Amino acid sequence: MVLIGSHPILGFAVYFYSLGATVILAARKMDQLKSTAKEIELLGGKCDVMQLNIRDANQALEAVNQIVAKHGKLNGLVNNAGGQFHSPASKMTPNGFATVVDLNLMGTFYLCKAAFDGYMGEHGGTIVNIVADCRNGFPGMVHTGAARAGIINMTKTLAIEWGPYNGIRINCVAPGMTISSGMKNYPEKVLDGFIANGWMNPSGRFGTESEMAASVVFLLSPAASYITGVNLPVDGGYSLSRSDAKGPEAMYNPKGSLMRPYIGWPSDEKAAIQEVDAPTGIVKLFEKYKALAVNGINRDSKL
Ligand SMILES: CCC/C=C/C(=O)SCCNC(=O)CCNC(=O)[C@H](O)C(C)(C)COP(=O)([O-])OP(=O)([O-])OC[C@H]1O[C@@H](n2cnc3c(N)ncnc32)[C@H](O)[C@@H]1OP(=O)([O-])[O-]
Ligand SMILES: NC(=O)C1=CN([C@@H]2O[C@H](COP(=O)(O)OP(=O)(O)OC[C@H]3O[C@@H](n4cnc5c(N)ncnc54)[C@H](OP(=O)(O)O)[C@@H]3O)[C@@H](O)[C@H]2O)C=CC1
Repeated sequence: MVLIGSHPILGFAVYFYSLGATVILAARKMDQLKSTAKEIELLGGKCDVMQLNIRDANQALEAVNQIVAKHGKLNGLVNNAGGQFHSPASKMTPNGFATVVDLNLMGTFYLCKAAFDGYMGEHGGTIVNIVADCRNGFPGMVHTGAARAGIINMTKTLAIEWGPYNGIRINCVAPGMTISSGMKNYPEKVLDGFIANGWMNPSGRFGTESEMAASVVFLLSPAASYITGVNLPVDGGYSLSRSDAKGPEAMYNPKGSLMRPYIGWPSDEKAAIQEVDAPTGIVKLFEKYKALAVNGINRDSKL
């Protein structure tokens, strides 16, 4: 039984049900949740939906209590809901900063605490918190950089304090620039910047939703049973270096190739109709990655 805070990428759910999990999707907009649930069911998975605003601690506990009452347990939690807006700190209002901290840091704590109080404290469980690359400063995103760094440290503390409660494990995944629905939140100018820079990492490309989903499923699964308190960057190596104006391969191997993208679709045709829900420029990029994943790597086809 896995509670995913947010309307998740379909990829998550595909993996979870392949492991036999029932997935519960929770976010504010029921329409989106219901349509994702329908797709999951079409693929043969088991899924439930519930309305939840993670910025309300009482709602978080109520959600966990409802799940436990209905399904008898809650052994996994993915704190995927989150986000921010792009703004220089000099133009940000105190309330703008507080709102993003409230959503990401407070919201993640509320759900972790609710899962602990409502089930995991007594029975154990596994938590994955989605953060972002905040190893260095985060220009244009001071609020989310601070909030996500807070989540990473909170995760370390909870790993130590909660490990003795039936082996609760808690880790973070820090996605690099990923082709996803979240890109719809940004104005075109910011998106253009993402597209221009998103490939500047050792992989030479953006990440895919499947790549994020696979890392989350790994950390939730017994395959990661000796891993707790870590932050796993899933970013093609971006967080290691961000200073190469033309991307690392221009310096180290000018004839180098992209890392092959993992799209990770099930092979039957029904599942292969997945589309990415993102702005046009990003969808074009995704189409290219799909072709690369199927046909192999062609350096010249990079944007
Ligand atoms: C490298 C990047 C990689 C990461 C990618 C992703 O994460 S993809 C995932 C991306 N996905 C997401 O981000 C999804 C989730 N994101 C969201 O829901 C919103 O971005 C939210 C976090 C602001 C919450 O919204 P809400 O409805 O609760 O907020 P509200 O309307 O009540 O405003 C509260 C305060 O914030 C201020 N303010 C708000 N917007 C802007 C702006 N553009 N500009 C300036 N300021 C802005 C607003 O003025 C107000 O302050 P004031 O005027 O009172 O002093
Ligand atoms: N895409 C990228 O490049 C990167 C993404 N990330 C992070 O990964 C996570 C997933 O990203 P992505 O799928 O692209 O983002 P989306 O914006 O598509 O998804 C965010 C989800 O969070 C939910 N949500 C937002 N606020 C709340 C709230 N108060 N209560 C409950 N649910 C809420 C939204 O649903 P609803 O509005 O219905 O509530 C939505 O389903 C986010 O935390 C994002 O910041 C990190 C680094 C890079």
